[in-house]
Amino acid sequence: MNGTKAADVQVSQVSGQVSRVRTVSWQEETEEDPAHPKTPRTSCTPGHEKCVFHHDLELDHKLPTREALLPDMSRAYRLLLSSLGENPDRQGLLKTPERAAKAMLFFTKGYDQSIEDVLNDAVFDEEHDEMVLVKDIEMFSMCEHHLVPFYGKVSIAYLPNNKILGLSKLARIVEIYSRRLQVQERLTKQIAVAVTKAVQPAGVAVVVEAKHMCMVMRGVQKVNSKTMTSTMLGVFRDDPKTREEFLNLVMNK
Ligand SMILES: Nc1nc2c(ncn2[C@@H]2O[C@H](COP(=O)(O)OP(=O)(O)OP(=O)(O)O)[C@@H](O)[C@H]2O)c(=O)[nH]1
Repeated sequence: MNGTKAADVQVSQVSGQVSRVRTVSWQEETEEDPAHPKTPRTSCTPGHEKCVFHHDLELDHKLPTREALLPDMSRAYRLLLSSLGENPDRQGLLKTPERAAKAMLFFTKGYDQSIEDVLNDAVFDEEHDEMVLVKDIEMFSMCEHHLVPFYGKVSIAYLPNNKILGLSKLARIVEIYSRRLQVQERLTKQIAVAVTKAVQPAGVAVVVEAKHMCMVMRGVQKVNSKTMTSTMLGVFRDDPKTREEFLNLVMNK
């Protein structure tokens, strides 16, 4: 940048001409508006250590839209093809960088979603205090260590506390957290915490069973291995009978 903020430039709607309205260099400004920090934030910036995404130009600390990421990602995939010794200009590969970028955006679309987005007020008052279980919810995620898929199924149970959740929302919560770069343990816990936040139940139990392609297609190449993880909260953690009932229901095919 040459010291001029993008917001300082206006385009006339009538003539289409660009005119400079106000020119302020970074150095001239003294007070920092928290919504428009003067220097980019990174994961090293105090208070932003846990942020999931940072970008060099992220001066307003907003995620770039998914589409805005496509050109950079396509360039990166093109470089990858060249690095593999391929010719990215041969006919079959011409559109591959863009296709791959779009696919990766889809695999990670959970970064764009929040629980509030997907719940859509589907929380209902109901005096039901028996276990609600949705099992075998398909899940596709990406191993954050090797960027290859892991996939499997998720079973979620909760014991309502005068509130129930629209059933499809349990599967939508799985989508939010699985469509990111993940490890299975964190995914399992994030799902349980999200259900807790949504309906404040007496307890939540989540079991994830998955096959990791990083252990199948490469590495130790154990084709039949499966990884099971669980998170038990509230009564599912404290009461062995409730936990046993859940596990029996989940394990019985
Ligand atoms: N705990 C956990 N580990 C995972 C998950 N996905 C992949 N991993 C593991 O991450 C580890 C990375 O280990 P490294 O030794 O750094 O990487 P590597 O040389 O590719 O390891 P190998 O897979 O053993 O060849 C491997 O043991 C993977 O199996 C996950 O969801 N949870």
